[in-house]
Amino acid sequence: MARYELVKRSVALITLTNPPVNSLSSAVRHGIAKTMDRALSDPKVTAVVICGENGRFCGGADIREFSGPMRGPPLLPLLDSIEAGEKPVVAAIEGVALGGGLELALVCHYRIAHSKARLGLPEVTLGLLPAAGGTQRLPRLIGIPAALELITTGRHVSSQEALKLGIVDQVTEQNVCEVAVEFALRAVAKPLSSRRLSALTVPCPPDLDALLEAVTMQIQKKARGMMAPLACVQAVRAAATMPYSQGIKRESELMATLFNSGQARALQYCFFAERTAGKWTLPSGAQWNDTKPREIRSAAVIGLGTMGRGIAVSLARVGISVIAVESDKKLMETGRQMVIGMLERDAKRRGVSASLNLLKFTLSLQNLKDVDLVIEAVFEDMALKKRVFQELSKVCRPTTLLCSNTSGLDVDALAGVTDRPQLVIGMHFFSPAHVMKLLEVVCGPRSSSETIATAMSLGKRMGKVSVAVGNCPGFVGNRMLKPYSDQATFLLEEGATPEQIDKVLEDFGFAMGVFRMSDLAGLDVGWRVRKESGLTGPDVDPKNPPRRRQGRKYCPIPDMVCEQGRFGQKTGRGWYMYDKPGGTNAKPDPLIQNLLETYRSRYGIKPRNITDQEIIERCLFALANEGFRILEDGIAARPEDIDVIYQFGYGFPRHRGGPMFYASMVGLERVLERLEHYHQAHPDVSHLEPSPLLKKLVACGSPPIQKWREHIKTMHSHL
Ligand SMILES: C/C=C(\C)C(=O)SCCNC(=O)CCNC(=O)[C@H](O)C(C)(C)COP(=O)(O)OP(=O)(O)OC[C@H]1O[C@@H](n2cnc3c(N)ncnc32)[C@H](O)[C@@H]1OP(=O)(O)O
Repeated sequence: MARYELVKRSVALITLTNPPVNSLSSAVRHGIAKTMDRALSDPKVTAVVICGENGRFCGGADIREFSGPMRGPPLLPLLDSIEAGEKPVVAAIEGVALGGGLELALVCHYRIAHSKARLGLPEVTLGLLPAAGGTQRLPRLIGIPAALELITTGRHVSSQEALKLGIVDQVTEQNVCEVAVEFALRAVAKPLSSRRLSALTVPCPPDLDALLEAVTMQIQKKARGMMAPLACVQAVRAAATMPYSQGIKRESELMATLFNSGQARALQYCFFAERTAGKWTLPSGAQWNDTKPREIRSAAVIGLGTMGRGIAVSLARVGISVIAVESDKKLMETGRQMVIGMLERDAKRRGVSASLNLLKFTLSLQNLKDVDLVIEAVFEDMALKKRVFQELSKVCRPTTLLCSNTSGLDVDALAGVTDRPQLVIGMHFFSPAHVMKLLEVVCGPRSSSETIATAMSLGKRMGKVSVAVGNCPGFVGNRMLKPYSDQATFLLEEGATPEQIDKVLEDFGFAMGVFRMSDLAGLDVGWRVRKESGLTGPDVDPKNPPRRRQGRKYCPIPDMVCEQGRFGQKTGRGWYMYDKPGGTNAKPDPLIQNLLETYRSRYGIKPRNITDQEIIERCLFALANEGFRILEDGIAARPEDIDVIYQFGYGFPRHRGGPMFYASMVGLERVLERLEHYHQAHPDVSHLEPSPLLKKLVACGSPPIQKWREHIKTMHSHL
């Protein structure tokens, strides 16, 4: 796990060998301890170089080991002993030096980085802090403000930025190990005392308290409810105000509170869930690692509304040439200007030149005959989409992939109107598509494995977290949203207010509560869908009992809000009122309060006091309950996929893991018991009826989330 060689007759070269990222597993720590002892005790050795195999220095502690008992030499004393050694040690950093990997580099007396390397202390993103001395050494090296920013955000820096900050001593484009060996030979005669970071004093800014206060406030705003960034601030404060020996004790105490927290477990689960999500398997046996995706060089986007524009930008900025199609000249010109502006701003932000030459705009589908792939992003209307797919089928060459950015319509029905159903797939982007990281890749029953592999790989190329899902109304994300938002509106009937429900959900950690979110998205979209499905509007039979539709409980309050022309932020009125159309500052509206009171008295509903607990349980347990049904139906392959969709597409707080992980943390037995309780109180709300899978898991002793799959029948798989 750590290879030892003697090079240039006097330099010990220690290579970490733990693919793929040379993480500091117990075996690697053991290997470092052994090889360092050997180097320090061999009189022939005058200096040491530490590097990593396969072009990666070190990706930090082995995160998988966090869930088991601690084995092997602990990292902190091991690192302290490297720094204290009497022979110069040089870190040769290639690829990445992250977390414990950077902490290892910080105890080396010198650091040489390859020009393409990235460095950082991302522990905070795992609910932890850099507890192998990182919070104490980095401030001594680069000062409090810069260290605070890197440690509280977990941001990776390029080697050029690391050089500017003073984290590394030299950046090279050559073989970093060879450069480091030469460097080490030159360092032999030099004193080491000033190179031991733990012995340095911290350059402390005069306005330390104000700085720490400002960063704390920023964290409370941006990372609502997260413990780790605040603990990082406290650890850096210790570096600024205490000697190293005390600071390191404080670092360990803070780490101990974080390490066993539910937040750390959730964030570490998210790390692996995100990586698991790309690994799809079909019932046929075809899977992600044995299916070659097609190469996509050119694409077309149909429709230049909000979604189409974002998709065009996402494609062009990764070097794919794009033909964008609109139905009339005015819309095309508006779309052109918007796309160019978005691409230019994006390029400016990234410090690259905008790839405007990759864009073409047209009014005719006839110009699409040679593209490799088409993404349709027209209005969410099945008849319109079918017409587009029929036309594409005639125009495009037979090998062109046809994708739909539908948010919930039947992808197989679209495939059915084409001459190539195996090349049809859903690519459900989230708005705004050039910003949001989630992509649901909706596999129809006839989508070929090559088509799936191509859509997944294109998503990855566009920087998206892509999740393969099955085809059903609403797919995973929007299907689950319905029970969640239904519960919120039922709670309005019973006595809650939009601002009360939103506050509870935002305190839980959601970026936005359900009503604020629907004001942002626009209330008219759902209204139109409900009208088309016969749930509201003139087609509803007047003999239909009030507050019931299609045999189920139905809450017409959202329709009543829309009937008043309140479509959300864009109209300046929705569940809240705003200063102006397009305004974002939501204020409670007495008219909504009035509407709710009138509604309740019309139907004889006596408003009751609704607790925060009931809001959380009804909204979130109904959400997870639908997730269990989705797993049962084979629409998602794993609970991790659902959780990734909810984090990246719906603002579910990452430090809670996602709806399925949250349910597992609350305890499946408790979730079942509460759902049974609420279903008894609302027998006509089917979403509150516990799903068979939830019951089965509880009956099997509530296994950990990673084992749920073993209890899911695979015969239903839609993937
Ligand atoms: C206290 C805490 C201390 C001291 C710590 O050090 S905590 C760990 C801090 N380090 C990190 O947070 C880095 C995590 N890793 C990454 O950010 C990335 O993996 C990477 C930038 C190092 C490489 O990215 P990429 O090339 O895209 O590869 P993947 O992310 O797909 O990773 C490849 C596989 O390696 C597994 N992996 C990565 N890092 C670790 C790790 N630190 N411990 C255990 N396993 C790790 C990752 O899960 C992938 O596994 P598979 O999916 O292939 O099974």
